[in-house]
Amino acid sequence: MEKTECVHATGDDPAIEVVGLQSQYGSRRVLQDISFTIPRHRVTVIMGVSGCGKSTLLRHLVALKPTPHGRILVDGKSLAEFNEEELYRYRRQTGVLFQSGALFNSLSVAENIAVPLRAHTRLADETIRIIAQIKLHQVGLMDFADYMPSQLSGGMRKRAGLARALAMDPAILFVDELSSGLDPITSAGLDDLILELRETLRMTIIVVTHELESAFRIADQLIVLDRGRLVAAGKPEEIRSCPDERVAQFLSRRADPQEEDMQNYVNRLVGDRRGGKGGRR
Ligand SMILES: Nc1ncnc2c1ncn2[C@@H]1O[C@H](COP(=O)(O)OP(=O)(O)OP(=O)(O)O)[C@@H](O)[C@H]1O
Repeated sequence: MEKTECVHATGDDPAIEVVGLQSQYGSRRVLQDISFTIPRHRVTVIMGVSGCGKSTLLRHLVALKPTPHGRILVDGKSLAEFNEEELYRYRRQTGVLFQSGALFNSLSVAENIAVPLRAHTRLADETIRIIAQIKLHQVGLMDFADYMPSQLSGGMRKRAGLARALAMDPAILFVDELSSGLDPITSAGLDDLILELRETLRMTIIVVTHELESAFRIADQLIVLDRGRLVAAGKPEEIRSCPDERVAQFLSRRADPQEEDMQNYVNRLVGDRRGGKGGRR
């Protein structure tokens, strides 16, 4: 790992340990020598500018991308060595809220929550309906069971996605971009919800974000990535006082156009031409 003074061990009971992780797409390496620990019953926030590798790291953690270089240890055992049944159990005990919320638009909110319950359990319809109501209550959407996703605001869609991620009572919750694109009040409401889940359900929560305010509000531990490398890890106050120039630059939001990730730059250009997601608004 590149030398940095800002990697602090948590000292807590580790739920997941990442050791020397490298990742690439084809021949292009996007993560390099990443090592850190995710403590149990805490909120860990992975942050960094767009294109630094946050979502890729998340894909490894949820076992959607294999890890041929380095190790991810879950309760001390390497994810790469999990047999089919262990992998199935790991997936059952983890909930994932993807960036888009990933709701099925043709299903009502309650039916969306029922999807994992129908796929992984043999519960009766009435029980599934009650569980969906409980999950909606947990995320503050109890009156919206019969709404369609298109009838919900952005923040409500995130809450509905969260309710679905909670359907199977996961011990570990992964959230990709909790509040991106939401107004500050909606975003703060979601932050409070994450903290409530940690307190009431004692969940281990991993949030990927580039929203600084949200990151510092919810994190017990912050992981800062820069161009595929881990440049800092520690409690919010440890990150704030980190002297590393890359961390200071990220925290002060100074753009570094010379160093912008070339692939992202090209993606944005293509997006601009197509008037797509990457285009300027
Ligand atoms: N499926 C893919 N194939 C090839 N390259 C990819 C793929 N997904 C991501 N990348 C590249 O890997 C790098 C890291 O991307 P990643 O999505 O992990 O970053 P990120 O920090 O999550 O970005 P953002 O905040 O914009 O979502 C980027 O340069 C990106 O262009």
